Amino acid sequence: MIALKNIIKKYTTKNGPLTAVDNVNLTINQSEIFGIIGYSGAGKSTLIRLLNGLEQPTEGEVIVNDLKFSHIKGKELREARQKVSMIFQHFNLLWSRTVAENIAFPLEIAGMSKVEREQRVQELITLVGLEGREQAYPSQLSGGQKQRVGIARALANNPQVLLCDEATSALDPETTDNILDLLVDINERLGLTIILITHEMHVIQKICHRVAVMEQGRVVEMGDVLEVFQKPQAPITKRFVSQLTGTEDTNAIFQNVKEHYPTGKLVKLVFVGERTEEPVISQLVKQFDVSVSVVHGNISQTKSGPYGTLVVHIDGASENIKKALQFLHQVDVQTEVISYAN
Ligand SMILES: Nc1ncnc2c1ncn2[C@@H]1O[C@H](COP(=O)(O)OP(=O)(O)OP(=O)(O)O)[C@@H](O)[C@H]1O
Repeated sequence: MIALKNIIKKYTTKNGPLTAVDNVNLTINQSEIFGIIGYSGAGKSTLIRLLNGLEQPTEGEVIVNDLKFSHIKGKELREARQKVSMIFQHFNLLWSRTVAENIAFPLEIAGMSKVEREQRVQELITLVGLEGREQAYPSQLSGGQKQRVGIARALANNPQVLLCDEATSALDPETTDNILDLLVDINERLGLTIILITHEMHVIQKICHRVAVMEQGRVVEMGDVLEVFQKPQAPITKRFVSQLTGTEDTNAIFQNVKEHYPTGKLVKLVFVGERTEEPVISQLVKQFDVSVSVVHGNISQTKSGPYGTLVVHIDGASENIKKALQFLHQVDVQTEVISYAN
């Protein structure tokens, strides 16, 4: 279990003191995939450096596996830090070493014998799917393969926690998905706790169990991914969610709908889990004598199930529209009237 308690991290800059992390409280469970999302400057990297003991908080406690990282020093801290590994956006590989030699590097530092090292490297190569590439140099690898080397190297000494610092931000969408699948596989196979920081909601949606949203050093929202998607509270969270559902580009479409359909209501529906598979819209049309036109739709898979948004224009007698909205509420479809078309 990892806990950040009342963490404040201040830096002294030439423009005066700067609070990079401002009273953050987080608890991350063992074997959880926990995402921290925020725009540049939100304090994510600082938080990750506090989690691996590279930085000490100005105030508060960092607890990793029952050890107070913020209060231990020297050998004890070095040993504790070995249980926390990290992968990076730009991989941080040693360019003059082969794939196998890169993966062996932390084992050499840990003092493992050559024979044991070779066996462990082979296990790790298989785990990350790099068979046949052992003797290649990083410059001969694709971005995804480089990150696989980074992951194998990070796992070499059997850490309990893997920190991922924008680990897929330099990769194309398909490679990103492959690396995210690998992280899920490792999480499930090894029970490793994974904490990742990112500015991409897609990463959170695809693999995280829970998410914390950071803005100006503070955690402004936190919860199960599906819940946060369904009911984002903070304006910044709404922006992240709409990035993913594509609803941020729909203002022009709404305007168009308003012109073409001067009556009725424009409503955003949020479906979660099994609801995404049910014929809710056809029930609406049959039962309430309303017409429904789809303006925009999107469905995404999260770790806890599917999440869909649908923007529809509902028209008909106002009493029927009212009843239709009540029905949606009853069947647990969240609704938000975006604008009145009249
Ligand atoms: N060593 C440092 N000295 C002074 N200020 C720092 C230091 N490290 C970070 N900061 C400042 O702290 C704030 C948070 O930075 P941080 O790098 O943690 O944010 P971030 O969310 O990771 O953004 P990015 O993705 O751009 O790195 C920023 O205003 C940054 O300039």
